[in-house]
Amino acid sequence: MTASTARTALSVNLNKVALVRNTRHLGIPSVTRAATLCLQAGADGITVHPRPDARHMRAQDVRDLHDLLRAWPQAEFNIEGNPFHNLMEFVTLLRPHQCTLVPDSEGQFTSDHGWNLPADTERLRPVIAQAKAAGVRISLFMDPLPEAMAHAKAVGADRVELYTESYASAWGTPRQAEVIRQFAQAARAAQAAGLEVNAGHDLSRENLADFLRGVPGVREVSIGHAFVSDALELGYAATVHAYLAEIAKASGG
Ligand SMILES: CC(=O)[C@@H](O)[C@H](O)COP(=O)(O)O
Ligand SMILES: NCC(=O)COP(=O)(O)O
Repeated sequence: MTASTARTALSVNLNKVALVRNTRHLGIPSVTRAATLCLQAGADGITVHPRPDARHMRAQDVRDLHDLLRAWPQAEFNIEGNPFHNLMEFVTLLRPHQCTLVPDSEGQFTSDHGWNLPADTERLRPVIAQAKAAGVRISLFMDPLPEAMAHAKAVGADRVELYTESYASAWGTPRQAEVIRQFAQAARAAQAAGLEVNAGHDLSRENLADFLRGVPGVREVSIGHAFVSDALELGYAATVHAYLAEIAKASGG
């Protein structure tokens, strides 16, 4: 399965596997073993977010996963992070398929907002140009604001990743329909501007299919926290199968 396939790609974020591993000096659970099992089960890619405080993914993990993914030519490696912290070292050294630029502060609890466009345009322009020159696809982590999408295109992004926490927290409540309309509008604005659309944050086996039904044309979802939580119960392979089944369900499969 390649990134050009029509169905939404599943990129498994393995941050939380590293988080558990880091509580001992034993190397278990292994992030490369987790990646191998997920890819063998049909995941389309692996996502990591090596934060500056290395609370979960460490630089060596990113290098190890990069090496591992060479044996999986159809799988995509997505590295997330702030280009004004540690991300650009990985861009220039490893040239992953995709980098998702996220405006997190150092030590931030978890990502909680997208870029502020057009205000952030001038500082983003050179780092995006540098990544593109290295052949790396750039996705900008964005709140679902239709009016910001043309600015994301203008600054050189290839994709936007819609920050889905507000959808996840509205899912199953009376606000769900209104919030999904907001995401659909943002996605349409991005697509009209010539961008492809990814999505992520707090997506889960429960809320994924409704999101994809409501927001057509999503190229990739990156899912970590809920995925790893499910994998603790089901195992990696069954969890990949379960998420792929939700993706298929959303497209009528
Ligand atoms: C950009 C994004 O939404 C995810 O990468 C999220 O930030 C996961 O990071 P943590 O696993 O550190 O919460
Ligand atoms: N880009 C979002 C991501 O990789 C995973 O976010 P989450 O599923 O851990 O919330």
